[in-house]
Amino acid sequence: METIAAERKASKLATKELTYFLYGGEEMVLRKREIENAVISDPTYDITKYHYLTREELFEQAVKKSVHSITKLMPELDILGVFERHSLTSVIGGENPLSLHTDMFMPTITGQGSDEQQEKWLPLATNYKIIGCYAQTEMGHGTYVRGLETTATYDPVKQEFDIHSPTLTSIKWWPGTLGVNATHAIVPARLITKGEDKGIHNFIVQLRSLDNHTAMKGITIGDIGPKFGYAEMDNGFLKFEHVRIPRDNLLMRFSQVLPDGTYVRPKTSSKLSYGTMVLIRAGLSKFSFEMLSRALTIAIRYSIVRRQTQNRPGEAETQLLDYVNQQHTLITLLATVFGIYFVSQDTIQLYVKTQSQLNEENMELLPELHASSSGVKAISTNLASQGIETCRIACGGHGYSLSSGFPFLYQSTTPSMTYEGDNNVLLLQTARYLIKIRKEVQEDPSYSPPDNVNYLTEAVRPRNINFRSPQHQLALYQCMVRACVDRAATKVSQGEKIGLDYFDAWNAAAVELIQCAEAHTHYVMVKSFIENIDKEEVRNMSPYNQFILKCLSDIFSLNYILNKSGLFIEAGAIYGRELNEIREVIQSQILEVRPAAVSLVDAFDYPDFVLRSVLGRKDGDVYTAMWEWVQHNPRNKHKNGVHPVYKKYTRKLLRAKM
Ligand SMILES: CC/C=C\C/C=C\C/C=C\C/C=C\C/C=C\CCCC(=O)SCCNC(=O)CCNC(=O)[C@H](O)C(C)(C)COP(=O)(O)OP(=O)(O)OC[C@H]1O[C@@H](n2cnc3c(N)ncnc32)[C@H](O)[C@@H]1OP(=O)(O)O
Ligand SMILES: Cc1cc2nc3c(=O)[nH]c(=O)nc-3n(C[C@H](O)[C@H](O)[C@H](O)COP(=O)(O)OP(=O)(O)OC[C@H]3O[C@@H](n4cnc5c(N)ncnc54)[C@H](O)[C@@H]3O)c2cc1C
Repeated sequence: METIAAERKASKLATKELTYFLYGGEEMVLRKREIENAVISDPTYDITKYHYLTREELFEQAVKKSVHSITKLMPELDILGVFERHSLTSVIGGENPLSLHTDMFMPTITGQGSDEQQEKWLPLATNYKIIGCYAQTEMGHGTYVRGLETTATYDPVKQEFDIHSPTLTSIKWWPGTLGVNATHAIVPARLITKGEDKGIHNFIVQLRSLDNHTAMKGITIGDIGPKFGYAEMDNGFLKFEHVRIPRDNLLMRFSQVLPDGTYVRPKTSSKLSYGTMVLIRAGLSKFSFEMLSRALTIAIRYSIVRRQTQNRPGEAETQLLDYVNQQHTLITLLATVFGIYFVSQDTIQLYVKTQSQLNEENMELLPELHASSSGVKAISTNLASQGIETCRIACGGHGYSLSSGFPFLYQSTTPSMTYEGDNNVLLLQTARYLIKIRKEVQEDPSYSPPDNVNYLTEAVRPRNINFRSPQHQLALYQCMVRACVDRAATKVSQGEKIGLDYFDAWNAAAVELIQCAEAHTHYVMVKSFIENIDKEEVRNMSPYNQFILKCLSDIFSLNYILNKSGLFIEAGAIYGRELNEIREVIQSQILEVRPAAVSLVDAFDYPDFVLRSVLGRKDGDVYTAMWEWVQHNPRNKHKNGVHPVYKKYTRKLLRAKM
């Protein structure tokens, strides 16, 4: 405890200033804490025995908490907007089994419903007269949305759609909130009218009775069973047997079916019906920041408190964070989490800007948003999932206990690599965009590409490189990414030249395509970091905070160059002989950050309640917390301390003659 207090005292970081910056100002931080305190002081959200609950208990408690939040806490705290709602969910912890209602069901109606449909459905949804989910994925198809099999066949006589699951593989599978709770769903299905298949459109379908919650006629519904984690979420299955819904349950903002069955196609892009996925992808980089920053808070605090090995006689054992390997592991990750933070801010801003253009029927930014949100979602969820696991390993044996908090963080984060679009698939979407822009640049010299891909017109390696110069770092990335895009594009076109069709040529280049999308997205993240710490809000910070952010930016930028040095060398951006200099710069910046490490994670401002970790306690009293935690273990609570398995099995073994 003294050690962590001493670390804080010695740190020169203006922690509060950084916290205010991260959350958008003092007012926001005070509000965040108000929400946290309301949760912490309410016994409904008690977490003392959380880690000992069974799957069913976890689920039941999570539903109870969610309903309590909606009926009591949210009105009391006047929580309305998406960000405050997420803030509340994030403090409560665990999964929110009703989250798909507000995260996907309602946004789909807002984004894709006509004005009349919004007027009809949104008040019902806002007041929880109905509970919705987003039932897109089927047993046989998740990635391939165009291949969904569920049909919605229009009947002009009754002016109804007939929703049907024609095959086993067309059964909806995975949607959250569906298994137990939802009364309604957004159902993407193939719209068939006048005998023609018009492709995937979104429909609102009632699943359960509003009187007694039994399944509606023609609907078979349930929970898909235990998963890798996510016990608190009722991911479900859903089968339709010719379920009839009114015509105006087709969401009709962009395309319509008239009463006589005439189809009116979207004026602009058919991809607008994918809008909710884009929204969540944009939000997932923020989610990745939250999850990884929690893991780092735990791992860094623990690495201050934990000592291992007496390296000089008469001295205390060494703090884990004073081992250079540990510093390298955790401080490079600390740099990464700030990288994710900045790019998440930029992605959300791009989303908001695109949305306001779309409202004016201007599609200009949509391809960039799709490509960028896909890449950023993929890279930030990859980095967060791998980073959490790295933090666990960095905490040794105690990291493996549920009480460390890491298993929960990992289980909650790792599915984000899959849901809302598998990460490889999304990177291929980013690659598709990059290849397309490259083609335009080559074919039309007057074409000016968006800023983030400007390197496709010009990418020059600076002379006399200074690895601490942000501009030089960016130039190195530009050379490298351009070479990656060129390599991928060349491979695709070579494939075509030897007679492969477009799919085979594309598929043959998939590894290079994913690599170029990954490289591009890292570049975007580095650029975002560099540009954001050059903004006025950071320039107004204390010089030391600015210095630490610059160190973190260097570490983030250079560590990727080091890890992927092959790509940079191959592109002629760096020489092998320069790698040592890069290593030295990274190492020296890590040493600069080391004294501020604990204050940096303090700046994330997570109360112990949110971390749910005996290792990550703010006061550093780790061993007391471990001892207290084990007292709740039901396995130790049998008469005379003897577990029933003794009588049932081990006694026999001990007494057996062998
Ligand atoms: C502002 C944010 C604030 C808050 C956010 C709130 C919350 C976030 C925080 C946390 C989230 C919490 C909880 C969520 C938990 C769980 C939810 C999980 C829910 C789900 O998983 S729902 C199911 C998701 N499913 C998928 O994502 C499927 C993935 N597949 C696809 O998206 C597509 O099929 C595809 C993109 C892979 C391929 O589509 P396609 O075959 O139709 O397209 P093509 O490859 O042929 O391309 C054609 C053309 O279209 C362009 N395109 C594709 N998609 C889009 C798009 N979405 N938008 C715009 N344009 C798109 C593509 O680029 C091509 O263009 P081109 O010009 O021809 O090249
Ligand atoms: C916890 C969780 C919650 C979910 N919640 C919801 C929800 O609320 N609503 C909902 O509708 N869905 C939900 N899903 C489903 C999720 O969106 C899909 O699982 C996801 O989109 C991936 O699709 P898939 O499972 O079909 O993977 P697949 O498409 O089978 O992909 C498997 C692998 O194949 C490769 N691959 C597939 N297609 C391609 C391609 N075109 N090019 C190259 N490689 C390819 C990829 O490497 C990928 O990793 C959820 C899933 C999980 C795990």
